[in-house]
Amino acid sequence: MTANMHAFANGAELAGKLADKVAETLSAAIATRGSASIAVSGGSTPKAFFQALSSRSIDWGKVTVTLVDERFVPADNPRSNHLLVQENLLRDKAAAAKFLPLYQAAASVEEAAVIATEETKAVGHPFDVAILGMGNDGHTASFFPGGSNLKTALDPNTPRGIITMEAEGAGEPRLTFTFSSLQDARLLVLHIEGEGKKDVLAKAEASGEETEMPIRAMLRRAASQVEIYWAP
Ligand SMILES: O=C(O)[C@H](O)[C@@H](O)[C@H](O)[C@H](O)COP(=O)(O)O
Repeated sequence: MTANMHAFANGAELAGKLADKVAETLSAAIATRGSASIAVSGGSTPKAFFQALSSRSIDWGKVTVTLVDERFVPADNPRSNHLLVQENLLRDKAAAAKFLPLYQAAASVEEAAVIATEETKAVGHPFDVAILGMGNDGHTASFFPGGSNLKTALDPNTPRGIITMEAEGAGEPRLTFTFSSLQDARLLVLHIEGEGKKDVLAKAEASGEETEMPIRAMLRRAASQVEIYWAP
């Protein structure tokens, strides 16, 4: 499905407009189904968006927030996506939301993936909102080029849930929702900023193997249209 580009003058404008769109989508989900779900990414890009979203007046008590992916580190680790979301999104009005972590204090990352899959089973059939990021190597979620479980993660027949990923560019072992869990989100957003990321996107949109730039899986075969939010 073709992606839809939304370009903004700067990151602050993007953060506000994306927060409006996400708040509207979550509110509509609550009105229709009584609850709403959102999976968000880590990284440096989403901070301003998280802060803008946390101030939006929606019925946050009916919203479940989870992560697209996470490092296998506890929530007090500075590289934890849970910590990023705790400090920037789950505050102000959004402090009332329920948060489902992916990290589990298990003996191994594999065991943590099994527990996290169980703990998140009730949400995301599909997610109302999924916010993806993209690395300069073309990864999204923890779908890293050369990743230990990349083929399984991208396989449309791999069920919804969380699997592990290890890769050179990933640092710690990761926990990530599979492609099938994210690709049908009612609002599927790719949030990227900077000229460099625009060049990476252009490369991803050209021909080439999905495994070289895993974001291609989302751009080429997600069931939902990918809404790209970009600012210089
Ligand atoms: O937790 C993470 O690291 C994300 O899962 C990852 O996929 C991120 O969205 C991209 O790496 C972009 O990161 P930046 O926003 O820092 O460029």
